[in-house]
Amino acid sequence: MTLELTDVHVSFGNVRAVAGVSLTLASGSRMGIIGPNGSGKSTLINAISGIVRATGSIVIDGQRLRSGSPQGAAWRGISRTYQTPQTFTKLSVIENVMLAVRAAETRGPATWFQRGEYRRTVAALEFLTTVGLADLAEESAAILTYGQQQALALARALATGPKVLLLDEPAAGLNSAETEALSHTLQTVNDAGVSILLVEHKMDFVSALCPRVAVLAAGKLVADGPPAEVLSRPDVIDAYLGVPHHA
Ligand SMILES: Nc1ncnc2c1ncn2[C@@H]1O[C@H](COP(=O)(O)OP(=O)(O)OP(=O)(O)O)[C@@H](O)[C@H]1O
Repeated sequence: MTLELTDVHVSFGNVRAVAGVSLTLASGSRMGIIGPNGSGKSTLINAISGIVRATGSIVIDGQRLRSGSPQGAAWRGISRTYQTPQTFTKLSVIENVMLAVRAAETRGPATWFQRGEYRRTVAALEFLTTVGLADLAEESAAILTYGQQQALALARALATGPKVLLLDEPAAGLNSAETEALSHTLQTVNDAGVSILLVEHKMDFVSALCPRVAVLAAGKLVADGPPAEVLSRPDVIDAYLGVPHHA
């Protein structure tokens, strides 16, 4: 499932949050998006997932996405997580995932196919196993730690059966054991064929997980390549420090 962005722009009034980004996420690949605060990373993810309107084109496997349509993006196999985990704390952990399973079932051409409650439970438990929360399936989501809430949000995103998974700072606020577990989970998910595009500030995490990173600065793509190469580039260091780099 190849994702192709061509000359994508997003503006908020006079603020050009994304200013002409073109990039391709190859089918089954993992890519990180890094860059200083306010460089447009989240906005780019929001544009791909249809949360904000964009100009330019966003094409997934040859099909152009309708700008500003989260349903359209979901229908084409794009799923995402947010910086703040989106979960329902009044429901149990497994109910949270079952809702996402049900939402995926009732979307698009597979509307006729209803799994039934038992099969939906089995499916939800599988996603909870993937993210390491199976033991807490029957607990209230309200008792989860922040890291567990993020894992649950990831299980919910996976439950929609994505082809491309977008993650907005998934490792933010996680301790080192949780970060390691997340990295392992994302590798497993990617091994199963899901392409991953993630925004992240934790460089060790991105470098270990993503063979390729793209750097945004002031809404533009300033570098794109293997992490070690990109992170040693003077213009990337400048973009981060906000001052000219003198080696
Ligand atoms: N809904 C919005 N309305 C107005 N301006 C916005 C909105 N969302 C983002 N912006 C602006 O767009 C620019 C890019 O913001 P964005 O959140 O995409 O950056 P970012 O690289 O994700 O930053 P961070 O690393 O701090 O999360 C910023 O100037 C921000 O203030």
